[in-house]
Formats: sequence, structure tokens, C-alpha cells
Amino acid sequence: MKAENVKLGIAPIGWTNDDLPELGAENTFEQCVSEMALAGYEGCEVGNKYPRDVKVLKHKLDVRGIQICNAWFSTFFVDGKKEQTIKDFIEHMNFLHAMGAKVIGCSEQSRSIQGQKKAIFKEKTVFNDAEWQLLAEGYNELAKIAAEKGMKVCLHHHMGTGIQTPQEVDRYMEVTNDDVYLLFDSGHLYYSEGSQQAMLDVLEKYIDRIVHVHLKDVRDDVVAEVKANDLSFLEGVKKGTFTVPGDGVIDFKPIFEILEKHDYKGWMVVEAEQDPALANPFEYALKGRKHIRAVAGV
Ligand SMILES: O=C1C[C@@H](O)[C@H](O)[C@@H](O)C1=O
Ligand SMILES: [Co+2]
Repeated sequence: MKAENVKLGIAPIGWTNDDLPELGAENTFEQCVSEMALAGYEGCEVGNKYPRDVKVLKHKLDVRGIQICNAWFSTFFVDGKKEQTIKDFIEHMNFLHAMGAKVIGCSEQSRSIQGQKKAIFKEKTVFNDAEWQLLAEGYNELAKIAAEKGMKVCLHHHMGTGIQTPQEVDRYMEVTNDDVYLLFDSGHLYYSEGSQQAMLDVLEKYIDRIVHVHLKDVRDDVVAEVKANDLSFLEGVKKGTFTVPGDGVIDFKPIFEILEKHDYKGWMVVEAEQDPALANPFEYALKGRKHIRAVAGV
């Protein structure tokens, strides 16, 4: 890939998992961002141990050569919480804007089971026609608000949410305006479909509306265990569903080829939540970095 087109970041979730705070509770913010820089990343997303004061955070990141590229935002349009979602979104967007980020990665969390003790392969939520309409209206509005700041809203398709499968991604892309974008997460699509091709098809189909990429690898044997035992998403995470690129079953070469062929310009963020007691975050960050350099040449 061309180094001038892409920037490589990493998410703090490998050090401290906001969805499972007991994972990595001992890891500090400063250790996390220092190790990100040491492992060769130039950017990161935001975790709950990060200082929220823009000046303080900027300084701590600047001295390490790290930029903020995105931070997760939960929307609740299908639950009918449009007003509150937009109010919270503006605050979140202003923070990201002040930190220099260009995209806002959102996830529709209405009835999401990703944090619940429910079988991830059996109990995911499904939206009806009226709910898709609520979602579209909400995201179209967020996109307009973001555009005023020169920013883009992208949706994170995610296991256990109403937008998980390729068909649900199709519906989301169809009901929203062209200035509403997609965050592509290799791990979630592979996990959902159990297929490298299904994941690549989504990437190729929507590449022109993909503005942020999460690079996650998957361990097939753990997914099989999750399926066989009706485990929840987070039970799977603790057992090691996800890992860094090059450590699981996903072939990242075609992902990088598609991004390059379509002249993708933006961030690629390694995001591999697993138990830091089992997978040392610095060592795994380094492992992912080396794999990307070897396969993508950046
Ligand atoms: O982007 C993400 C943020 C996490 O909180 C989430 O659960 C993870 O799987 C993910 O892809
Ligand atoms: Co992700």
C-alpha cells in the first residue's frame, strides 16, 4: 500500500477493555499509549482511562507522536432516543474535532446483546421496517451535523446488533444517504459469517463509502466453542475470539489489495480485544504491526 494514503493506529482495548473493565484493570493510560508508540503506531482510538481534557490529552499524545483518529459512539435511534442521542453526539463530536479526528465511528446499540449474557449466534436483535426508518433518519441527521465540522459519520457493523450481517449492512447502506458512511471491521464480518469471502464482498461493495477500518483477526476454534456452547459475545472475548492481524485465520492480503486498488485514504486501526493476562498487549501490538508491514508494506 502507499504509505502516504494510510495511517496505522491501534485501539486501547487490548490493554484495557471498556466492555469488560476487569480485563486489564492494572494497565495505566500512560503505559498503554507509550507501548502503542513503541510498537510503531501513529494513532489510536479512545479508552475510558484517557484524560478527557483536550489540552492534557493532546500533550500526552503529542510527546509520544500519537494522534486520535476516532472514538466509539453508541446511538439509540431505534429505541426512540433521538433527542438524547443527538445531544450526546454533539458533545462527543466536539471532543473528537478538538483532538483532530475526521471520522466518528458510531454503533446502533438499541437492543444490542453485545454486552449481555445471551447466545451471540442465536439471540441477536433484528430491526423491523419502521425501525430501519428511525435508524436512517437518525444517521442522516448525524451526518449533516458532522459535515458542518468537516467530519464524517460511519457506522460500525457489530456482532449482536441490528447491523451485523452483510444483508443488514446492505439495508443500512440503502436506507441512509450517500454522505453517511461505513466503518469496516474485518473481525466482526468474519465472525458473523465464518467466511473470508463474505467479509471481502462487503469491503469491495462499499469501499467508496468506507472511511475507517478496524483490523481484527479471529480464532476459528474459539468461535466454534462459542457456537457449540451458546456463549455470549463477551464470554467469547475472554476466551480469545479476537487477536491481532496475523495471529488468527483471516488472510489480510486481499483486504489490503482491495483498499489499495480503490485508493483508500484513511486510518487502519488494529483492534484486538483479548485478555491482557494471556496476551501481553505490547507483544501483540508489535506482532500485529510486523504482520501489517510484511503484508501491506506499510
Ligand atoms: O470497535 C469495537 C469497539 C468495542 O467496544 C467492541 O466491542 C469491539 O468488538 C469493536 O469492534
Ligand atoms: Co471494531
